[in-house]
Parts: sequence; C-alpha cells; structure tokens
Amino acid sequence: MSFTAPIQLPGLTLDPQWFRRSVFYEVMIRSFVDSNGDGSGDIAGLVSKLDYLQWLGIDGLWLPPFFDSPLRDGGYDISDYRAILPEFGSIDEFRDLVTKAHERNMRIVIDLPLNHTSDAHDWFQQSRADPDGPYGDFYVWSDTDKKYEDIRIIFVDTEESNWSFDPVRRQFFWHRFFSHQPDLNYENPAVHEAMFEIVRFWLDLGVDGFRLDAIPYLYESEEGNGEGEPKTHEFVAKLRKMVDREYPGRIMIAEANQWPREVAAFFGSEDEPECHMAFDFPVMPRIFYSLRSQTAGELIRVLSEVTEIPEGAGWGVFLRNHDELTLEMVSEEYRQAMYGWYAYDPRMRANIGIRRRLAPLLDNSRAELELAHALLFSLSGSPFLYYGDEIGMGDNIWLPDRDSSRTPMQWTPDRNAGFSTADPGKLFLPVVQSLVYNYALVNVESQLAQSRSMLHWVRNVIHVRKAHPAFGLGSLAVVPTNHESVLSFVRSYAGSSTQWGDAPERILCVFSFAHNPVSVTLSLLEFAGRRLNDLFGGAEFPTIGDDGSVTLTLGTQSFYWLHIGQAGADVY
Ligand SMILES: OC[C@H]1O[C@H](O[C@H]2O[C@H](CO)[C@@H](O)[C@H](O)[C@H]2O)[C@H](O)[C@@H](O)[C@@H]1O
Ligand SMILES: [Ca+2]
Repeated sequence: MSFTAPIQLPGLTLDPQWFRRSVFYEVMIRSFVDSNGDGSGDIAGLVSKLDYLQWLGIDGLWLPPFFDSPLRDGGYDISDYRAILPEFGSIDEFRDLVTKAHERNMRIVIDLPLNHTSDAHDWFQQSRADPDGPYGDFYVWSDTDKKYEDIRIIFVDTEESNWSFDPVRRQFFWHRFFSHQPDLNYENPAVHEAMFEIVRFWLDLGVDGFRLDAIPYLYESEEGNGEGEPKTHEFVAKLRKMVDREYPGRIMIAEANQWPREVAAFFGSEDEPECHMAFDFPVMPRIFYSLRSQTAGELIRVLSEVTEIPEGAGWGVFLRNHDELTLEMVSEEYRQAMYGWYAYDPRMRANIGIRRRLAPLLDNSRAELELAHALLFSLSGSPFLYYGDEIGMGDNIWLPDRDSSRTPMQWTPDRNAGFSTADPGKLFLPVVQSLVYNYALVNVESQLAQSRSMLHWVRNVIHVRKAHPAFGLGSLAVVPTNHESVLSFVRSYAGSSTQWGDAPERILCVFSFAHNPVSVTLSLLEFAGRRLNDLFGGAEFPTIGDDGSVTLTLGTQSFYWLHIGQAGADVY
C-alpha cells in the first residue's frame, strides 16, 4: 500500500502509522463531563479532562456522533451532519477540542454513520414530501415491502421488517436499523457527493479520521445479503482515494460486524485500498468465552487463521463499547453458553448480545479484569478502551436499551459522581448507585489515591505496551502448548531499534484461563536456548531448553509478557 506523505498538523508527531501505535479511548461526549451544569456532558467538559486522558496514555479518542439529532439512537440518528447538538457545544468548541488534543499529540477520530440518517433529517423530510425534488431519490423507496426479503433484520428486539410504510409519500422505505433511521440510497451519485462534502467539512476542522459506522450495509441487492456487497466496497475505495488525495495521513476505520475474511475485505487491496483499520469482531466474544469455559481453543482457532491484510493496515481490538457485547460472531451453541454465563437475567440481553459493562460481566474479579486487559493490550491491533472501564465502572440494567452502559463517568464520590453540578434529577441518565459499583466507591479520584487500583494498573500496562513497538506493529504467531486453558503467542517486530538495540524485538505472551494454578509446557523450537525476562519487572524466567521447550507455572487467571533474548546473549 502506498502512502501519500501526510501533512504535519500542529502538535502532532509526523507518523503515517500513528494509528497502529495508538491506544484509543471511546468517549461518549454526553456521558463524560458536564461543564455547564445542564445535566448533559459536553465538548468543553471533555476538553477539561484531556490531561487525565494524556496521563492515562491515550493517543486517540473515538467520539460517537455528537451531531444534531433527536437522540433516539444515542446520536446515531443524525438530523444534520454539519451541526453539533447544541447541548454538546459549538463548532468553535469542537475546534478548541481538536487543537487542545493535538497539542497533547492526541488524535480525534469521529463516528460517521453513512448508512442512514434520522427521519428528522431535512433530506428525508424533503424526500417524503417531494419524490421529484432534489432529495426524492436520496432514500431507498419502494411500492412494495417484498424486495430484498432474504436480508436479515439487525435490531431483532424492536424491528419486524427492514421496510416501513411512510404515510406521506405512500411508499415503503428501507432501514437496516430502527424504523426512524431510513437508509440512504447509494445508487444515487448525489448521495456520494453529499457524503464526500460532509467528510471534507470535518476533515477541514482537523479531525484525524472516521469510524465508518455500519459500513457493510450501504448497498442491498436481490442476489446479495446486503452486507459488504461489491458496490459498497467500490464506494469505500472511492472515499479512501479522496481522503488520501486531499487529506493524506487521515484514517478510515471500518465497523463491520462480520467474519474475518469479510471484515478484511474492508481493508481493500494494495492497489485499491479501503480502510486503514477495521474492528476485530470475531476475537472479542472469544475472550469472554475463554474466561468462563477455561479453554483457549476458540481463541487459538481464530488467531491461527491467517487473514491477509495489506501492509500498513491494522486491526482495532476491543473488549466493550457503547453497544451490546455482540454475539453475532459465535455459533448458536457458544452463544447460549455465553447467555448462561453472562446474561442470566433476560434484562441483560439486547438484540443478539449482552448489554452490560466489562466489570459486571467479569463479576468485578480483578484477576479477570487484568487478564482481559492484558489480552486487549497484546493482541494484534490497536486497543480501544471504553470510557470508565479503566476504573471498572458498573452498569444499570434497569435503563432501556444500551443506555445501561452509557451512564455518567464517575470522577469523584461527590454529587453526581463529579460528572455534573446539576440537580441529580436533571441528569440525562442517573449515575450508577448499585451496591458494588456505586460512584462513592468506584471513581477516578479514589483510584488515583490508591497505587494498586485498577486505574493505576491499566495506566501501567498501557505504558509498558507503548515501550514495545512489537505490540503495535509486530506480527503474531501462536505458540503450541500442552494445556487447554493456556493461550500463548509471540509478537515479533524487526522494524526499528528498541531499548535492546537494533535486533528484532520478540515478546512471548502467555495467558491462563484456568480457575486454578497451572503448569504448562510451551514449544518454542525457533527460540531454543534463549533467555526469558519479565517485561514489567525484568525478572529472569527459565531459559528455553535446547529442545525448544519451556515449562512455566501460572497463577489462577494470570498472564506473562516475557522478552525473548537474542541468540547467544547472556543478558537480556
Ligand atoms: O446506527 C445504528 C447502529 O449502528 C451501529 O451499529 C452497530 O451496532 C449494532 C448493535 O447495537 C450491531 O449489531 C451492528 O452490527 C453495528 O453496525 C452503532 O454502533 C449503534 O450504536 C447504532 O445503534
Ligand atoms: Ca452540559
């Protein structure tokens, strides 16, 4: 893949591969900090916490939509792509956010739902009122709801059909998500142009990239299944060309909840690149499966599958995000097992997934939280943290839909968890007050004051990861073991000098999902005779035998990151 030289933006290091070295943080503006006491988080509030995020080691923010919206789908129902929802702030405040983030060498990636708008968008209002007008063909209209009948429904909890009848235009319109979110008609070149202009608008304001929301669903056909159809890929490649030509260095991230080969298609090819990054949906539920089943087999299987992606492209790895923990990428048998372990109360489910936060999912087990994060920070791809997970925030399953895990960030034990000075009844969502996760117990301030807190642990691991380019840029090779509960792989990177000199950096990662201590033998023939040292404290581990085997003991649900010494070296 060839890169046009990026233009250096003030404050940012010039690095065409910045996204592969970055640790990202998903922050919902509405949920983070309320600067003016109106009960809703806002841009100025986020700006006030940039120092905190920088201290944590965050290099990039992913901001879910903050545009004008009736907020019937957390902002993914946009009524004006160029306007900021007034309660979140203004364009000037957004400019200030970009400047202040860049001053800290932190990038801003914004969410771009390209597939659909809100039915309150002026385009839809004009489209339904005037079929022959300039927006008449902006949406997918039909006289019948019998088209594309094989295309699945995504929001199975609320939708019975992908078609809804519009009483104004007296036709059906197509929607892959809520019936208030009509799909745009990408068969219409004017829609392409309109979207390109919106992309340019935000790039001109200095954003560093886009998460392309629900990207597989742009086109539908009778022959295909409406997911990643050839014309969808053509559009994404065309968008990439424009971004590379006009805004080199800015990135596109695919949100495609699909199998590895289908997701990988969103990277495009060397000649026809599409996205720089794509979220790894198949690996995520398998982390949760391994934690409860005490087996590493499913993770080993997906990690062993070689999915070729273009040179320079990268995966995005995550544990949780603002949506339900989707189980679309596991078999029915595994899905049922996971519902049993993680969503024993039907209230915990949403669509095909589980609407809970990380800490409650893992029953607030520190060992499991550390193990899950150690995977997040060492798997192939850039890690995306979800706001609040760094302190083990809880959720509120009594709230509707995915609001259960979008509650206000817990900063202090004071009123409204330090999120807002508003009357508590005025908050957009109540703060978590459950027995275990009550904001008086779980908050940033108290965790800053405890050196062994989850927050300090997460920060430390982030900094260790960032000291080793193999994690961001290296390859991953699964290591055979003799224990079904153990996952092991080697991350290797030969590209640049490290604290150990110019020799390739190799890191052995070992994870035990067993609920009791284990002894495991690894087979590392290629590294016979090499020394192993712990990446955190430097402690020396058993040297790999001449036959390539090494036996390690691991405590309950624990892990190691070990530096593999150079051949013949007697120190590491
Ligand atoms: O705008 C509609 C939705 O778009 C994204 O959806 C994704 O989330 C779904 C689950 O909530 C998932 O099943 C689907 O595959 C994704 O495309 C966005 O992240 C959602 O918040 C939004 O409702
Ligand atoms: Ca506010």
